[in-house]
Amino acid sequence: MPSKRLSVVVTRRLPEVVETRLKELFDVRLRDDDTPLTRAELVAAVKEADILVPTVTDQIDAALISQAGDRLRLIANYGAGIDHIDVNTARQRGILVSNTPGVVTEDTADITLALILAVTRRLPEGLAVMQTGDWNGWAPTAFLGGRLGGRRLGILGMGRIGTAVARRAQAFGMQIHYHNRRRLRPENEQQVEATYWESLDQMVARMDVISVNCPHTPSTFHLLNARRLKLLKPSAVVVNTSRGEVIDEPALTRMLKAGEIAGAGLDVYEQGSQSNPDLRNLPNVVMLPHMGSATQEGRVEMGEKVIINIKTFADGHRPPDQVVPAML
Ligand SMILES: O=CC(=O)O
Repeated sequence: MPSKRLSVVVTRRLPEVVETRLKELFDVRLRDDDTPLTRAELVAAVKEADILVPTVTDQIDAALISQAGDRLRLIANYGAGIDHIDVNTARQRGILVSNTPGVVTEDTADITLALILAVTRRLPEGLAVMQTGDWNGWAPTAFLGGRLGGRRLGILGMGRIGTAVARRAQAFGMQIHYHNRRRLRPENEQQVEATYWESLDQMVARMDVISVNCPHTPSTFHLLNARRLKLLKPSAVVVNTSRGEVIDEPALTRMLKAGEIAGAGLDVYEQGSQSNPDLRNLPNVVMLPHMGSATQEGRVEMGEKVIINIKTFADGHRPPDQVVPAML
């Protein structure tokens, strides 16, 4: 079908260059304000669109997909994670799903290291005294954190982002460990000098820092549950730049409050933006507003990927970043 006749509905404001390109290529409906569509607006969107471009803030669940019109053929997600989309139901309805992997890798790995550093080197406490003017000058015992070099980093999920985290952590002198569904090829393992743990329990019990870098799928939901979190050393730090659902957040919060682990650096939360209020006031927790992929460059590249997926589909081929249930 000629692209210009394809009706594309985008649920959120995107970088201007991306919106401009979308307008040039497709019959596109863009958002005026940057709030998520209401449920009713989403229902209307899936009824009228040939192609929906949602983001992580939209729940594209079975109930919504079952209300889609016959025209809806592709859900071209703006983002890598697709746990907000019921890929199985889409497939049953003959609707393809695509995402934007790869372009979020380095930026998310950067934020992961930023969180590891922020927690272990107590950056928020340093920032706070500077902002309040309460700094009394250098002192031998003030703001003492932990040295990254020599610390054991356990990466949970050694895909693209996990590997990019490993490369960075290696440069900081950390010892790299990982747990993954599949072990890396020996040459890839050697490149980041990583030690593989088949048992997640055993890895968790021995690490100084745990970084969650696996996607949220039915099999990773609460992978770090209360029992597993209890295995952590009291000096351990947990960092999550993946999805909140991989960690039992109330259990993590209880342990942080009780001082049973040293700290946490979180970019994602179980209830999305409704982050646990108990976490917010803890001095040993650094919280960010889901900004792992938030660079100018990355967000434009994500848009370019969305456009390539739509164009390829419009030209009668499978989108290069098609997601199928077997990948979950
Ligand atoms: O979290 C961000 C993404 O899924 O791309």
